[in-house]
Amino acid sequence: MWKSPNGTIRNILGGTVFREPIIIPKIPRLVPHWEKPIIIGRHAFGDQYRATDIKIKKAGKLRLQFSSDDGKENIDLKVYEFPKSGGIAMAMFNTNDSIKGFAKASFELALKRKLPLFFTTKNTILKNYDNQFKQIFDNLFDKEYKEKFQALKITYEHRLIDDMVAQMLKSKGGFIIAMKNYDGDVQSDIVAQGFGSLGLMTSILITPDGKTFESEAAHGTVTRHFRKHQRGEETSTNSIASIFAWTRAIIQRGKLDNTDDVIKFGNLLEKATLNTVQVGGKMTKDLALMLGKTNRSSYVTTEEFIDEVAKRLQNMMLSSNEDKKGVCKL
Ligand SMILES: NC(=O)C1=CN([C@@H]2O[C@H](COP(=O)(O)OP(=O)(O)OC[C@H]3O[C@@H](n4cnc5c(N)ncnc54)[C@H](OP(=O)(O)O)[C@@H]3O)[C@@H](O)[C@H]2O)C=CC1
Ligand SMILES: O=C(O)CCC(=O)C(=O)O
Ligand SMILES: [Mn+2]
Repeated sequence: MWKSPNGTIRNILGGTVFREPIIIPKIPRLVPHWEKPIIIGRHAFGDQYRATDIKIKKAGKLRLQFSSDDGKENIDLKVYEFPKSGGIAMAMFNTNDSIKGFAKASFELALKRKLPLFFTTKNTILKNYDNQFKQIFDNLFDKEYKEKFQALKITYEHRLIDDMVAQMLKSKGGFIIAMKNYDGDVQSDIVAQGFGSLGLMTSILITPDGKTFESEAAHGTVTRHFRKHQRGEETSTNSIASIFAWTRAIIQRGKLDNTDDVIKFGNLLEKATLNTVQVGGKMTKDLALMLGKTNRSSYVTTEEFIDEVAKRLQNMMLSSNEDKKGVCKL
């Protein structure tokens, strides 16, 4: 099987993926008491996404070896003795530099958004691997961020992942959770669905040097819907997160180039998209279901939704409103 293209790009870039729900007031949440956003900061390097995994087909010993480049350190650990029936095995890694970058990006976002930050691991089980993540976060916090957090009256806390997911579910929201790569992958879908739909979750990667920015939808290629489309059947797939992937990238481009019109266009397209649902009442099936509506007239097709957004955008661009002047020129 081919390796994931997005996973590959993220691993080359490194950095942290921040996933945040797009909130549309009209759409009720599956978790109704989530009043404020929950942002998932997902480490975008290593662990399962760069692991070497194998199938073991015979009885034998699995070992973990490390030889330092200077030849002074050789580690050779017995991992497991497999029976005849075999099994599976995996080796994964991370680097101190990447974890530091992840910690820094998470602390910086908490300061920028003035939101409390949690960091989750399972360091009670992985006393070297996960505890290294925790140590790096704790050390950087004590050295560089403690006072800045105190000044803004926000907090940083490490939590065990299982405790945190339960706390998250009963909370009102309004915080950031920094998570290891796989945990963030899984939890961001839970958060997206809890806020209404997988089609309502942005995903932005920022590299540790802050220079490279990658914008995508948090959901995947929605294969089940695509197969229906290939069979010539109607689909009603939510394009909002994909539109926001473009708008966030357009806005970033505008910021880099100091082109105000480009930034305005990105913001206007976001507004047109949200108003298509909030004001126009046009939505795809996933959102109609959240409103308890199942009849065919309550939702539009994938293509119809895009057409509705385009119509609304055009009207907004043509309107004479002063703060839309810049975008009319585009
Ligand atoms: N950001 C990334 O790079 C990601 C990439 N992927 C990749 O995408 C491919 C497909 O993965 P899959 O497991 O199907 O995950 P998807 O997120 O693509 O879809 C899973 C299900 O979630 C619902 N869903 C997701 N997005 C939307 C949307 N925009 N509108 C409406 N419903 C939506 C659909 O549910 P229902 O069928 O009930 O309508 C869909 O079948 C895989 O190759 C995977 O590796 C997966 C996740 C993220
Ligand atoms: O790397 C992949 O394709 C999996 C990605 C994924 O599920 C995600 O980014 O949420
Ligand atoms: Mn995922």
